[in-house]
Amino acid sequence: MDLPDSSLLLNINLGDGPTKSNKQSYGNDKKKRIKKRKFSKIKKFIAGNKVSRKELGTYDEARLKQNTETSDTTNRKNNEQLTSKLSEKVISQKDGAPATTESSRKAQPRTQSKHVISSLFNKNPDIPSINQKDVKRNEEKIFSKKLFSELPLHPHLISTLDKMCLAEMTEVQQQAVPHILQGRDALIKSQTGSGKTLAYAVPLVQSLRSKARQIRRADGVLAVVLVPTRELALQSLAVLKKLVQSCIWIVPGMVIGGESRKSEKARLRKGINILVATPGRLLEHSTCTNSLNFSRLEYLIIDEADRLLDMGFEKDVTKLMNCILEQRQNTSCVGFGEEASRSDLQMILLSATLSTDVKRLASVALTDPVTINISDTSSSDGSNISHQATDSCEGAFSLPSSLNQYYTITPSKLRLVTLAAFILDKCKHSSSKHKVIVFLPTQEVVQFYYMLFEGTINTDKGDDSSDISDDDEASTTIFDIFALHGDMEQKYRTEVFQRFAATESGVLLCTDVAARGLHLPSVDWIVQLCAPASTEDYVHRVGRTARIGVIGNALLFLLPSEVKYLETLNSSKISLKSIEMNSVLKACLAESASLPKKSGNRRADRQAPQRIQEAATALQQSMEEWTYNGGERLAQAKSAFQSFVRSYTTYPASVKDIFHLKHLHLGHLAKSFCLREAPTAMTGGSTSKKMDKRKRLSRKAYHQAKKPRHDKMSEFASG
Ligand SMILES: Nc1ncnc2c1ncn2[C@@H]1O[C@H](COP(=O)(O)OP(=O)(O)OP(=O)(O)O)[C@@H](O)[C@H]1O
Repeated sequence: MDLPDSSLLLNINLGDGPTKSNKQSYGNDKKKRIKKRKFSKIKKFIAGNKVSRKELGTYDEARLKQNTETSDTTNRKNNEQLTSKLSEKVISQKDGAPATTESSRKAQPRTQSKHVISSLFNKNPDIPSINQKDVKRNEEKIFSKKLFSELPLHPHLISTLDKMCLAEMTEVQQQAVPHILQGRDALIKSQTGSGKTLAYAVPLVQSLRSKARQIRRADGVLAVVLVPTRELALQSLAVLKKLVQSCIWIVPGMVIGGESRKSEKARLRKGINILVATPGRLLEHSTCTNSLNFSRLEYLIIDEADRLLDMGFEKDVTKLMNCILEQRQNTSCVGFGEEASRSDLQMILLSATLSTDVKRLASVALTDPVTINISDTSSSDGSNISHQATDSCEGAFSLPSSLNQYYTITPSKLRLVTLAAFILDKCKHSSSKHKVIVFLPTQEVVQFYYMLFEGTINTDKGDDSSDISDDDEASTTIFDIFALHGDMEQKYRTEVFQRFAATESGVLLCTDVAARGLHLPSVDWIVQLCAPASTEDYVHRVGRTARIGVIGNALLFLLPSEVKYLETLNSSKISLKSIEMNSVLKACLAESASLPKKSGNRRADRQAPQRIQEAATALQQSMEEWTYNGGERLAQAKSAFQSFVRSYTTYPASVKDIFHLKHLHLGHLAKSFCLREAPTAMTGGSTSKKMDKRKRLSRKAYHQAKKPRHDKMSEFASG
């Protein structure tokens, strides 16, 4: 595993250290010595040297004794926790878990100590109290009360819109379509799910169908729609295909990463008039495919413009734009009776979050543009474009008023089981149907959680099943779970996207590859297991629900050390309400009650856990057993853990103080990956090799070479 720099390692907070008030009572030397001894054990632990449970036990008992001598309330609370920890050792024994008491541990061979199951509910950091500011959120109107039929559109196009059940325009459509029909460049910002696709697609199709001479395939590419992800390309193409139903001579098509270049070339040779593309693949074709040229290009639409001008895409987009402008200048091409010139190219930039980069591009690339910002009361002309963009693009964001936003503070150890409980609650034990998208930080985490949930919480083995850890073949699934990330083969990506869009209920585990632009009908919950890198990303992730006025919910998981992130959101006029972790964990009770009971089996025979903590512990244990009972599973869990830690180092500087590796307790974090200890301690050999290699590199060179960027981690790779 790639380790963080050693200074960080030494600072890693194990989370169960004394609380602030407790610290004050640790005034005397004896207490300091105990504390020092604890941290030296922690250092040893992280460095891969196992600290014996006996030693840790001694520390707990000593601390309990210390606390008994003091009388303040915090210490009383700590005493309760410690007492409960000692008693829980006995509970876990009763439950048939590997023995954890001192005497039994002594009797165990050394290898078995690896399988000690630590308590989920002890030694967690305190959950801080939070004073959320009451912020007035930016609100945008969705519908405009104006009809498409009031616009100068061809009657056939209006009847096509009717067939799509689209009669009333949304606010952004009502404001944007007339300007685009007049040929104006436009910079468009409106909240997620407000109908921006049709805001450019309707005037585009209308303009193309009303050409003096009917368009032919041989005319080649007249419009390019650039989007950041393959799924968004599929979705945008589907909308365009519906719109051209009444003018079938206009041919829309697509080039995206992951598809066969050869067949894309063949399609381009045949002729595509509206080309939807991801930047990387389009750039490739622009240099290698002779039949693709932009000499007749009239419309360039950049959807999710801020994402496309991000560091990850900036180069490709800039090269593409240069290529387009060059080809148009070099060819004195006749396009529908007029000579092509720069001013013929109508450009439209759209997003729910417009950044300063977009503003910069708009100021150099757009000619006399109109700025449409729905959160402002009115639209304005291009004369004050930079002023407008500054006011509205930085700071506050608009989110749908039908969106309910929540957070839950969950310690590392409990994060996985809380997520599992949430999914069980929504997809298994609820009488109503729910569709949930869970954003996870890396591809490896998506992959591991997908397999884990499929093998545990989504497995119904009937009454014959006594052990959920084996015998996967005999199981049936209870609800739909899907995984989507950038490292999947394109055919599976497309299949998952289409199946999840069509399903009535289920869960999609994904990376940020699904965060932008996708309209997945009926999604009513967005869960973020980790905070996103930026507020813009937050807005887009939660924007996958509560679309076009429908009610939706979003839940953000935060660690106790990350609560300051709520202030960051507050400063962008985003305010979240709290959901208690225990209220989510309650679903574990329903789950344990539903487990099959079978005579003669130790696990099934035991009484269904009544208390939430016991039920959650049972669920966690079942997931750990599953992980430890399969060849590849443990390796995948470790890989997910490692990728998570790496991704945690990639938060941008603006939030680095909140999401800093030094706040992560690796041992506790391991629980979120069903690991009974952090992989650093398990893979001492390879770790030390890596450390040696690191020593050979200067610290700066190491970071440059090894540290993945957050935008790369969110793998928006277009191919
Ligand atoms: N005038 C309308 N009336 C009813 N539904 C509409 C209308 N316009 C668009 N929609 C529907 O609203 C949904 C969201 O539209 P769209 O995907 O274009 O939103 P968006 O603003 O591009 O969102 P994002 O910022 O997330 O990309 C789509 O299913 C679309 O069919």
